[in-house]
Amino acid sequence: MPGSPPGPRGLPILGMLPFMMSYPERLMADWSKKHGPVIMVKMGPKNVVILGSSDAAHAAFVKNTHLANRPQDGLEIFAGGKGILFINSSMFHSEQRRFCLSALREFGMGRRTLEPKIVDCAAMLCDQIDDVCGDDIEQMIYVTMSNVISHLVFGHDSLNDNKGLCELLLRTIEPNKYNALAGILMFLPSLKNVPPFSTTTRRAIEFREDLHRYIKMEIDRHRASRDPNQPRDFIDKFLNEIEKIKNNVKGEILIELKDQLIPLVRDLFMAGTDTSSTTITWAVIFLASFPDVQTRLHEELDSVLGQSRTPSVSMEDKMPYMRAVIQETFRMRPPLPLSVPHVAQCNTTLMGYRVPKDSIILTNTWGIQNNPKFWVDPDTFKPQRHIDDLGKFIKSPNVIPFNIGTRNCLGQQLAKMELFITIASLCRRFWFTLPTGETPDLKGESTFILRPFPFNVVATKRV
Ligand code: HEM
Repeated sequence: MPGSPPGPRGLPILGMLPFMMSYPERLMADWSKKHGPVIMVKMGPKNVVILGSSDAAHAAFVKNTHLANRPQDGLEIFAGGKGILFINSSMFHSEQRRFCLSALREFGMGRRTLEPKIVDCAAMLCDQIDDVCGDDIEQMIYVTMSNVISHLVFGHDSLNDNKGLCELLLRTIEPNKYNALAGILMFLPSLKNVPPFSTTTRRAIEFREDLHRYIKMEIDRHRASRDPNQPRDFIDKFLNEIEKIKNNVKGEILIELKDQLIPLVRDLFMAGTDTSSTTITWAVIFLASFPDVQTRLHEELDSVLGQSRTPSVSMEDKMPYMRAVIQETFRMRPPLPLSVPHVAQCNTTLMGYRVPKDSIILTNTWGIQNNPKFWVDPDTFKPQRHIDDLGKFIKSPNVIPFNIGTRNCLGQQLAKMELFITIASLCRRFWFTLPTGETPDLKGESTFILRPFPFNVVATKRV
């Protein structure tokens, strides 16, 4: 009979929960160093299994098929039980995932057809930075990434002409203590009506309802103007899908699908905006903080792009240093340091240990990517570590910002394209520096997302 994974014992009743308030990924990395790559701790009443190596993540999400559910208690305030990000694994989830992938690909995800749109969005971002620059670059990058998703889903850059939606989405990147409390609710959902958690719950529900209202307005506009023979975007494609199966399925399934479109669109925005924009923002801070790295990146960009201002992913093979900068940014500051939680749907085993049903499974992405066992001097931003002696880029199996397995990131091809084109466009146009005497705190603020603290940057035009 396999035993439980090892791990620190924690306090009676609360377990390790009281220690989770700041940088949980760093604390968990310390536990993993002491106890091994699969550990289990108590957080309130819940068993929490923490994966501290990419082998453990592979064993959990590729070899084992029973660890792909999501926690339902506590997170329902964000998702309302629908969409794709927070629903359990099932036939329904697989179908939704297949549909999303195929629709997003049809409208350009991972294909060259989307590239001009991302190039346009990045050029617009550079123009804005030309006009003003300072501490609002994070917001500008956020709006740019929202515009890309908006183009795929709504068929237009909604944030540029929908001030209400723009302001609502921007609320997600405002620092606020209530977001930090949301993580605790996953372990102790019964606190959701107790202050100050009740404020977190209320704000999450209000945000969700406001966002749903905006998305519904878009769907109504689509219904009124669409041509089923020429779907323009993700929403049209979904409406076609509903039409197609209308006569073939039971009413119940159809209702489920109709209720699904708003949450699905919401999840694409929520999963696809903050993650990409935070990573690009981190890249800007690192480049401004490490001028030698920036100089080397400029040399590579200038030699590959020549007189042109327009980067393309087809140039990727000629830009190993750019790829190394992106991989190093992901390594040091993964936007989701503990990935997205999974749950064991039954009693199972993992690397020889017993994992009880309903255990929460966390991939400690930050811990894996900053483990001194795999990385020399992990706290230093060193893109060169991802380049071999022949000057080629080394893709690392120990950098897993999108996680692995059946629930891995559905939008990773899009994210990679956004990052490459946007960072290349920004660096082609600007030389980033820190204002004299300012040194940003590069540790960042860790809630669900690991985002930089507010910072100032000076963008000096190069071309
Ligand atoms: C730097 C950018 C991004 C990072 C680091 C990232 C990371 C992740 C991670 C760690 C997960 C959870 C994987 C797991 O549970 O095993 C995830 C899920 C997901 N991501 Fe991303 N993501 C990024 C961009 C995007 C974009 C641009 C989209 C939009 C199309 C997107 C859509 C999704 C969706 C829909 C899921 C849920 C998949 C499921 O539960 O089946 N992501 N992402």
